[in-house]
Amino acid sequence: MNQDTQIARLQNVRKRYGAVTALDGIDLEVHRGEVLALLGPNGAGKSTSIAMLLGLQRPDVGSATLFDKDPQAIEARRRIGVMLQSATLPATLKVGELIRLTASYYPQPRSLMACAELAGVVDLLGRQYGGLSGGQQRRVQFAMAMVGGPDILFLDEPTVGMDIDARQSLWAAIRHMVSEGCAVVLTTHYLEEAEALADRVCVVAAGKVVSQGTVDALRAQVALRKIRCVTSVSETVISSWEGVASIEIHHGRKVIATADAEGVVRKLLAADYALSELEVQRAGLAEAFQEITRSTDTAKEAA
Ligand SMILES: Nc1ncnc2c1ncn2[C@@H]1O[C@H](COP(=O)(O)OP(=O)(O)OP(=O)(O)O)[C@@H](O)[C@H]1O
Repeated sequence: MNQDTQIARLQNVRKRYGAVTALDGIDLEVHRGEVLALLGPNGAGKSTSIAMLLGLQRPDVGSATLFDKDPQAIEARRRIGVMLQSATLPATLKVGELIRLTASYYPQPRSLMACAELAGVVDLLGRQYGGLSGGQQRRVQFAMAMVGGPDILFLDEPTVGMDIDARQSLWAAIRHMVSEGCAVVLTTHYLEEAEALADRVCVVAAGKVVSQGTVDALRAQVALRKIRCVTSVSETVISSWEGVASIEIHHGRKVIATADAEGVVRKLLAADYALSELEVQRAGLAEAFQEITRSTDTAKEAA
C-alpha cells in the first residue's frame, strides 16, 4: 500500500486522561477502499483512536489527519460517515426524519429509499426512534452513517445488540459500501466479524498497535493448531505429551491445541486404533488474538 491511497492517519499519537494513558504512541493508516478492523481488549484505546481520527479528541502529542487535512476541517468531515458506540438521538423524531436531516448536511447524499433499503430500515421509516429496539436503533444509526455517500465509514462496534440475521444483513450492507469504494474502520469484539469483513486487522493493546496484517497473516503468527477427535486416550495422558498446549472436551470430542499437530496425531493414532472423527485446523483469529495480547502482557510484566 502506498501513500497515494492513504486517507486517514494517526502518527505517534499519545493521549492521557489524568493518570490514564489511553494512547501511547499509536500509528495507524487507513487506505482507500479497505476494511480495517481494530481489535483489542476493553480499554485498549480503539474508541479513542477513532475519536482522534474524527477530531472529537485532540492528541497531546503526534498528529491525526483525515484526507490529508485536520479531522475537524469541513471538507474532510463531509466525506465521512460515523456510527459511534453511544448515539443520543431525539427519541420523538421519526426514522425517516432523522435520515433526511442527516442527508441535509452532505452535498451529494443518497436517496432516502436507497439508503433505507440498504440498511434494512424501510419498514421503520414512519416509527419514532425512541420506540425502536436496540438492534433496530443500530440499523437506523448505520443508515445515518452512510446516507451522505461517505468515502470512509467509522463503525464503532456496529453490531452490538443485533441478532444473527440483523448482523448478517449489516455485514452485507457494509460489503456493498466497500464494493462502491468506501473504506471502513471497524472496531469489534466479535472476531468472526473481523474475519468476515476485514482486509486488515490491527490489534491494539494498552494504547499501541501490537500487531497488524491480514487476517491470515495474523493467524499465521500463531503456530498453534487444533486437533479434534473422538478417542479413548485420557486427558491426563495426552496433556503429558510434549508440545500439547491445552486439552478440552467439547460435545464428547477431545480438542487439543498444539504447535506440533503431526507429532501429536501420530501418537494419538499409535495409542488408539479406534480413534475417529479426526480433524486438524489452524488457529482461528480468536486464538491468534489471545496469543498476541497474552505475549504482549508477558513482555510488559518482564519489563
Ligand atoms: N473521556 C475519557 N476520560 C477518562 N478516561 C478515558 C476517556 N476516554 C477513554 N478513557 C480511558 O482511556 C482508555 C482507552 O479507552 P477506549 O474507550 O479508547 O478503549 P476501547 O479499546 O475502545 O475499549 P472498549 O473495547 O471497552 O470500548 C481506557 O482506560 C478508558 O477508561
